[in-house]
Parts: sequence; C-alpha cells; structure tokens
Amino acid sequence: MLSLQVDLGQRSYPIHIGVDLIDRGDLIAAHVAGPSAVIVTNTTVGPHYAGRLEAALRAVGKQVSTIVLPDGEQFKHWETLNLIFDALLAGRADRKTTLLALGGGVVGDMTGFAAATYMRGVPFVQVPTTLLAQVDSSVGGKTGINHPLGKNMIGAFYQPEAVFADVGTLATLPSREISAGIAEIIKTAAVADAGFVDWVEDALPDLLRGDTDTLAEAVRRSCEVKARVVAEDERESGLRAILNLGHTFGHAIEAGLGYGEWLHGEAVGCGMVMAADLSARLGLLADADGDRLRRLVEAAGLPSRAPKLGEDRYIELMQGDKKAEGGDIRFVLLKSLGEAVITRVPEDELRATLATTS
Ligand SMILES: NC(=O)c1ccc[n+]([C@@H]2O[C@H](COP(=O)([O-])OP(=O)(O)OC[C@H]3O[C@@H](n4cnc5c(N)ncnc54)[C@H](O)[C@@H]3O)[C@@H](O)[C@H]2O)c1
Ligand SMILES: O=C(O)C(=O)C[C@@H](O)[C@H](O)[C@H](O)COP(=O)(O)O
Ligand SMILES: [Zn+2]
Repeated sequence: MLSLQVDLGQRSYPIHIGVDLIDRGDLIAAHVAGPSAVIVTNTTVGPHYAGRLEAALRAVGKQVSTIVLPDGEQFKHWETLNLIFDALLAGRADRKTTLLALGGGVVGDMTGFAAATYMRGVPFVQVPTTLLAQVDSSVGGKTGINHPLGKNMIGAFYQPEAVFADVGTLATLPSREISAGIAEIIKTAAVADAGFVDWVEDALPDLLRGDTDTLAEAVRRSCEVKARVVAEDERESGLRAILNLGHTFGHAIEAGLGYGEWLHGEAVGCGMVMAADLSARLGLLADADGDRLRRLVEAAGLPSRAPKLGEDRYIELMQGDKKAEGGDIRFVLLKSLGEAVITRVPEDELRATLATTS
C-alpha cells in the first residue's frame, strides 16, 4: 500500500492506494468515528464487493448496513439521492454515522452530497471501484447530482475523511470503463505534467490490459497532481478549473445526448480533442501537439469525433457551464501538453471548432 495526503488544514485526509484494501477493516474503521457505518453502493458493485467491506468492518466491531442504488449516470439525480435519505432516516442514522461510498464516480458524487447535507453534514469515506473514480472523482470533494439542464449543477464542496483506492477491484471493471478512466488520466497529465503525458503514452498498453502495478502507478501520479491542485484552490476560484479540460464540451455532449449515452470519460476524451482543436486554432497550441493528444485519446479507445448536436445547441448547453460568467463561456485550453490556460474565446473560432470536430 502507498499513501498520499490532501493538505487542507483541519480537513486534510489520506489517499491509500493498494490491493485488497476493502478487506482492511482496521484501516478503514480508523475513519469511522462512531459505532455505525452505512455503505452506499449500487446494483452492480454491491454483489461484487459490499459483502467484503461489510465483513471487514464488522470484524473490527462496527455496525454496518448497506444501501443499494440503481446503477447509471441517468440515476444521478434527486430521486436517487432521496433513496439515500429515506434509508438513513428509516435506519435512524445519527450524526456520528459515517457513509462509505463504494462504487464509481456516480455513487461517490451522490454519497458525498448526501453526507454533506444529511443532518447538515456527516462524515464520509470514499472507496472508489472504477479507474475514473480512483484517479479523479474520489479526491477533491466535488459532490453533487445532475439536472436535465446541466451536469453536476446541484452539489457541494465536501471533503471525505479518507480515500481507499483498492486497485484489485478494477479486475472486474469492463474495458470500456478502463478507457473512460484513462481519459481523466490523460486530462490530468495534459494540464499539469508533461512527463506524465510521456508516461501515459508508454504505459497505455499495460493500462488497457489492466496490469495492476501500472494502474496503481497511474492512480498515484494522477492523485498526486489532483491533491496538489486541490490543496492550492479547493473551491475552484482559479487554478482548479484546469481539471475541467475537455469538460465544457464533454458536459454538453453528456447532457445533450441524455445522461448515460456516452460515458463521462468518453465525453471528456472527445472534449479534450475539441479543446485542443480550439487551442491550435487560436495559436496557443502547436498543431503537432494537438495531433499527439488526439492520437493518445484514440489509442485509449475513446471517441474523438463529437456527436452532431448542432452548433447552436452546443453553445446553448455550454453557456450553462459553471465556469461561464455573465453568459460568456470560459474554456480550459492548452499551451502545450503539460500546461493549461483558461480563457474566453471568439464565437467564430468556437463555431469553427464545433463544425470541424463534430
Ligand atoms: N467529483 C469529481 O471530482 C468527479 C470527477 C470526475 C468524474 N466525476 C463524476 O463521476 C461520474 C463517472 O464516474 P465513473 O466513470 O466511475 O462511472 P460510474 O460510477 O457510472 O461507474 C461506471 C460503471 O462501472 C460499474 N462499476 C463500478 N465499479 C466496478 C467494478 N469494480 N467492477 C465492475 N463494475 C464496476 C458501475 O456500476 C457503472 O456501471 C460522472 O457522474 C462524473 O460527473 C466526478
Ligand atoms: O475536481 C475537479 O475540479 C474536476 O473538475 C474534475 C472533473 O473531472 C470532474 O468531472 C468534475 O466533477 C467536473 O466538475 P464541474 O464543476 O465542472 O461539474
Ligand atoms: Zn471529469
């Protein structure tokens, strides 16, 4: 096992990365202050892993119950969130109850938001089981749900007590989901670490075949970058927005097609290619670097051609982006593979990118 730290003063927390961590009741229970824990999972992950996590916590004397949510991005909304509240209230969960998010980013984002708001805040622990959740969503405290008009539009910044990234759980993850996780790895590298981009290119075959050591190294390197950015700008008043590379386009694709049609990682992969096109068009990024990013996205098994939603529809959806100010869309663009910049963009250049990439 190896460990990193997210430095946020009194709200600092560890990220543990290793194999079979969900069996480590001793380590996990150290972040369950009261006598009770409630595992929140879904119908796919629960049958694989909830029993092991329950047994591990009971073995160290914790009372444990489990809430099972429907599976899918299309269920990341109010009604599903309410299922968590219904079960917590029916089970008389109190303020000392710790929630454990066992699953991918959807379970993690909803469990975190439930923890932020149940009785005005109870502790929660992230136990991410997708590559995407281990490299990105379990870290940093962005929690929330989708709205038909926009992605992650209702939520809270609320940090977990700890993150346990058990890379052994990735053995049951479908290959399409591995590719989706690689999209966020590429993003993290592209905005902050040129050496990491080189590493991802070399490691890609091993990542795609699910080699445990390579996956663990990708989780470590990604979390190292994310922890650094979050420690500097927890609430995205500036720097943290670089972690949104590809998301302005990507969120428009997700909402425009209907949540769950494309995976979040697929939309981000394609969104990065669109952002690179726009960066090159504005003279910020060399064409060769844009091509290199597109080749990496495609080699990772991700789409690089955007769906045809129509230019006006894309623009309408992107105007609702959380980075927009007074209706002006702000984009995370690239100056090189390893350095990002956040800027407004002339509409004709944006339309040119939409026309050529979709
Ligand atoms: N909070 C953040 O900072 C942040 C960052 C990135 C993404 N996100 C959010 O995360 C979500 C995407 O997360 P995701 O890609 O993990 O999707 P997901 O949570 O939908 O999980 C993907 C699929 O894999 C299944 N699954 C999970 N673990 C498994 C395992 N070990 N074995 C077999 N199947 C498994 C899930 O049930 C689901 O069907 C999006 O809603 C996105 O907005 C949030
Ligand atoms: O942690 C962040 O900050 C990110 O932007 C990470 C993204 O990968 C993630 O998809 C996040 O949920 C997007 O945030 P949003 O504020 O644009 O909804
Ligand atoms: Zn993302």
